[in-house]
Amino acid sequence: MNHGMFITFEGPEGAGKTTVLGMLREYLEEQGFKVLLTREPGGIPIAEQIREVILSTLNTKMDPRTEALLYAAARRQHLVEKVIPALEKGCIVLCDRFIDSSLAYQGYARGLGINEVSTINEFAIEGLWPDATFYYDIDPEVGLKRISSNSGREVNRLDSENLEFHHKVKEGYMELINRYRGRFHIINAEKELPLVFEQTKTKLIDILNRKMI
Ligand SMILES: Nc1ncnc2c1ncn2[C@@H]1O[C@H](COP(=O)(O)OP(=O)(O)OP(=O)(O)O)[C@@H](O)[C@H]1O
Ligand SMILES: Cc1cn([C@H]2C[C@H](O)[C@@H](COP(=O)(O)O)O2)c(=O)[nH]c1=O
Repeated sequence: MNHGMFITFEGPEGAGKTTVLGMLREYLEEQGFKVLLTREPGGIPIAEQIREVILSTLNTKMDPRTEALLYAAARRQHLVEKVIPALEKGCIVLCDRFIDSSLAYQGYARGLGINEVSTINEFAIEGLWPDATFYYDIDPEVGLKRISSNSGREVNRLDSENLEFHHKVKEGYMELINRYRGRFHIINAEKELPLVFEQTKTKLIDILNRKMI
C-alpha cells in the first residue's frame, strides 16, 4: 500500500487555520505532491449534514454527550469515505480539525473528560491518529475579534459560547500538547499571515523530509 501522510490543524476560533491551509495546498501541489484538503466536521455529504445539526444556533438544547457523539460519528464517516482512500493513494491529507478538537472542546471545555471523549473517538478512528498536528496558538479574544470583523463568516453555535469557554478550549489544547509532545507543532498564530504561512511551510517540509528518509 502506498501510504500518504495525515496532517491535522488545530486551534481556537479565528486562529487562521483555514486561511493557511488554502495557501499550503497551493504550495504543495506546485511542488508536485498529491494533496487532499478537507475539514471536520464535514468534508463529505453525511458529515456536512451532521455539521449543520451540531453547529446550528437553533439547537440550543443539545446535550454535551450528544454533541461529542455527533462529532465522533461525522469523523468516522469522513475517515472511511474520504481520508483513508486518499491516504491509500499516497496523498498528503491536510485536515482542518480532527480528534484533538473533540478532546479540547468536548473533553476539556465542556467538562466530559479528555479520557472519556478519547474512548468514544478511539472507537471511531480505529487507531488512525494523525502523523503530525499543527497547533495555531492565539489568545481566544484575538481570534474571536478576527471572526467578528469577517463579514463573510457566519457565527455558529460553538463560536457563540462565552469567553470563559473559549479560554478553557485553549487550556484543553495545552493539556493535549503536554500529553502528545512528539505529535504537536506549535505556530504563533498572532503573527502576520505571511510569517504564519512561512513557519508552517518550513515545519511541514521538515516533517515530510524526515518521513522520506
Ligand atoms: N495571521 C493573521 N493575521 C490577521 N488576520 C488573519 C490571520 N490569519 C487569518 N486571518 C483572518 O482571520 C479570520 C479567521 O481566519 P480563518 O477562518 O482562517 O481561521 P480559522 O482558524 O479557520 O477559524 P475557525 O476554526 O473558527 O473557522 C479571517 O478573516 C482571516 O482572513
Ligand atoms: C471537529 C470538532 C470541531 N469542534 C468545533 C470547533 C468549531 O467551533 C466548530 C467547527 O467550526 P470551524 O469553523 O470549522 O472551525 O466545531 C468541536 O467542538 N469538536 C470537534 O470535534
